Amino acid sequence: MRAEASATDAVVQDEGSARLIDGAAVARGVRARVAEEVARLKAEHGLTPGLSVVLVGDDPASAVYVRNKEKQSVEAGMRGETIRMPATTTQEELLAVVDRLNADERVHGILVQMPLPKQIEPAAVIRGIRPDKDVDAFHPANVGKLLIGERDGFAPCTPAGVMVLLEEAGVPLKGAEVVVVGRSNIVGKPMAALLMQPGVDATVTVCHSRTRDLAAHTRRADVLIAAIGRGRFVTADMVKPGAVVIDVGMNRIDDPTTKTGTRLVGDVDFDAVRSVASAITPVPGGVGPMTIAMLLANTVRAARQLAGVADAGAR
Ligand SMILES: NC(=O)C1=CN([C@@H]2O[C@H](COP(=O)(O)OP(=O)(O)OC[C@H]3O[C@@H](n4cnc5c(N)ncnc54)[C@H](OP(=O)(O)O)[C@@H]3O)[C@@H](O)[C@H]2O)C=CC1
Ligand SMILES: Nc1nc(=O)c2c([nH]1)NC[C@@H]1CN(c3ccc(C(=O)N[C@@H](CCC(=O)O)C(=O)O)cc3)C=[N+]21
Ligand SMILES: [Mg+2]
Repeated sequence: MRAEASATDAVVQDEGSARLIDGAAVARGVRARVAEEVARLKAEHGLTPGLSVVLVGDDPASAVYVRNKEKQSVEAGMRGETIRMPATTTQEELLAVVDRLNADERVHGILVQMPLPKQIEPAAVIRGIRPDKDVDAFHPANVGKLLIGERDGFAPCTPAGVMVLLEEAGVPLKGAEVVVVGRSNIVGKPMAALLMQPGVDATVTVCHSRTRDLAAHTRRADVLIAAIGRGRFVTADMVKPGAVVIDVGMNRIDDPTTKTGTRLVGDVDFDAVRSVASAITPVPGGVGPMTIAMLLANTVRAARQLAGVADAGAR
């Protein structure tokens, strides 16, 4: 599904500093397209896409994300539900809930919010989700399809959202040097897979905590993608002048000047890097909103595929 916003909507130019890539605006466009498609599926096929999110425990950050997912799925006309389970839930109990959702015809997308309490093995839960309802695209079947270029699987929401942002911002990727910092299964690795796929054709370097002389790599990047999990880790000296910087990081830090006493920062030192880069995503309002928009888009596709309905784009 393509986003609604045009390249000019996606970027905001400011004097003497990088363009802002407005993820919140691009995400609104994607959600508008999702809502149109949901309306079509309801009207023409009596099909209401449904997303079920399972939240185990009471991590406050997870609670915020999960609330946004439910709210935005309902706003797009979908059936959205959140199943809340106590922190003491056993793996067996969680797998039983996943099995019930696997079998429920009204449920097209299943997401089990990470992280899980320590008595539960995340890999076991991910394998328990039907691959054709795995809208997170964490199941090995979807990971494998992504790597071998089979298009009927799902692309993981965060890296897929980054790809849409790069496209909307008009960032050239063919032959470009792209450096991804981070090699997690949910961000860094699938990000690299999407960027190197034929047709996109970026030259991808993946860095991690054992990388020798990280800055030597990041300074070569035309496009730098930070998915590290350390607040303001990427400093101005690590960025090539004119580079495009995508900040996946979401780190809550203490800030006594705010009402809540905390503040969200990315993995990039935004204020300093902004004067070196040509374009940059903010946190919040960058990659985060795209993740949820892509989740909704994946859920609509899951509903279509499970019901055997053709893509409107294919007509
Ligand atoms: N916006 C969104 O929608 C989402 C945002 N996030 C955010 O993105 C960030 C990354 O998430 P995630 O991938 O799950 O995190 P992980 O902790 O799973 O992975 C972090 C990666 O960064 C690497 N790393 C850590 N320290 C350094 C260092 N000093 N130098 C170089 N590399 C380093 C690690 O290397 P190694 O493998 O060697 O340990 C690892 O590969 C977090 O801030 C998270 O909150 C995550 C998911 C969605
Ligand atoms: N199974 C699973 N799938 C996930 O996709 C998943 C997960 N578990 N666990 C946690 C991470 C993180 N994540 C985010 C989603 C939206 C925002 C988001 O909307 N951020 C807003 C701000 C939110 C705020 O203000 O706190 C923004 O950046 O503008 C952030 C982070 C999905 N994750
Ligand atoms: Mg993680």
